[in-house]
Amino acid sequence: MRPDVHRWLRRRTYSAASWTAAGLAEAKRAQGSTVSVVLPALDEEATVGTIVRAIRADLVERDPLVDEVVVVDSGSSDRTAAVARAAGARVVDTGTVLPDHGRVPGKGEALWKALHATSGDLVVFVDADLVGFDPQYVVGLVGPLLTDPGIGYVKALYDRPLTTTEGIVPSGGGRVTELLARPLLNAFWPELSGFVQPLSGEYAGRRALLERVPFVSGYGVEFGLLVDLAGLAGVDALAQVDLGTRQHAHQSDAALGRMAGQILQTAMARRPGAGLPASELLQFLRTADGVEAVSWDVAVSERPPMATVRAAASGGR
Ligand SMILES: O=c1ccn([C@@H]2O[C@H](COP(=O)(O)OP(=O)(O)O[C@H]3O[C@H](CO)[C@@H](O)[C@H](O)[C@H]3O)[C@@H](O)[C@H]2O)c(=O)[nH]1
Ligand SMILES: O=C(O)[C@H](O)COP(=O)(O)O
Repeated sequence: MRPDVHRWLRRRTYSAASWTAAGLAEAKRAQGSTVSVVLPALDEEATVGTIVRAIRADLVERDPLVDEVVVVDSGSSDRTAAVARAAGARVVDTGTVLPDHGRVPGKGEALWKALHATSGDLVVFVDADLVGFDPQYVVGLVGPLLTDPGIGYVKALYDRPLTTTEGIVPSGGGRVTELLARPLLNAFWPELSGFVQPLSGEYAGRRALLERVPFVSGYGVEFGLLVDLAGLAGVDALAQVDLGTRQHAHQSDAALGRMAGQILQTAMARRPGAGLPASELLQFLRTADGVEAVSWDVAVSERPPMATVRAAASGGR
């Protein structure tokens, strides 16, 4: 493993259990800062209400850590907006924000417009399709930001079970992460290879930083933010926090193929220079103490066309 990645992993990987909502609410009050939680949602009536209610009960009413909970409705055709409103969220329709800029489909657009429609100094993004959501996710994500001024952006890490018709596969989730995003990141941005879940949809950042980078539309947004924020603020300003386990609604393989296509577009638009990709691939295993990085060499050899081998063997005869 690269020494810089090893150092970053030890220095910038946290556990959500390190903080309490009450402790962070006090730190936030002392700093005079504010926190917005944003849930991007497209047809999430089944889960959005439970998540909003949990955040409001624990982090608005019990411990005042969160100042606003906003659901950004990105064109739902179900009762997402009504359910979110009934649970106590402010609901913003992407079509009504910055109308002069038109409306681009996808998740990244919802996040970009949410940045305009909210005011917190810290902005926390949480997917609206989570099952078994725990408000401690939000506590963990803002923990590093409220306790270390050197940190500007925090991504979630967690185990990702895959729920199938045959049952739950404990580490089967995150298919686009494992098959595309991680290999891409390791090859072209190896300094970011310590991120256990580079595509996690739960993350928090300082508004002052988030407003200085572009937001890619669709599912390129997480990959773009990671690369662009590292470029802007440096890898040491980025951190990750262990939230335990996260379950969500899975998309079909075909839909994940389209997601992968958008991430590839995002990565290629940012690819540094034309140098050869790095050949080390870091993957992660859950251990009793947290997560352990395992390093693989994925270098390949290019064997020459057989015709040239035959020609050489026959001495050109
Ligand atoms: O046009 C859209 C599509 C999705 N969403 C919402 O965005 C969240 C995440 O979308 P989802 O389709 O559940 O993504 P995943 O299959 O979970 O994809 C993972 O990988 C993506 C690519 O990095 C991330 O955007 C996701 O947050 C991450 O969970 C959910 O609340 C959706 O309702 C929108 O608001 N608008
Ligand atoms: O983050 C990912 O890799 C994709 O969202 C796919 O996740 P899943 O395999 O858990 O559905």
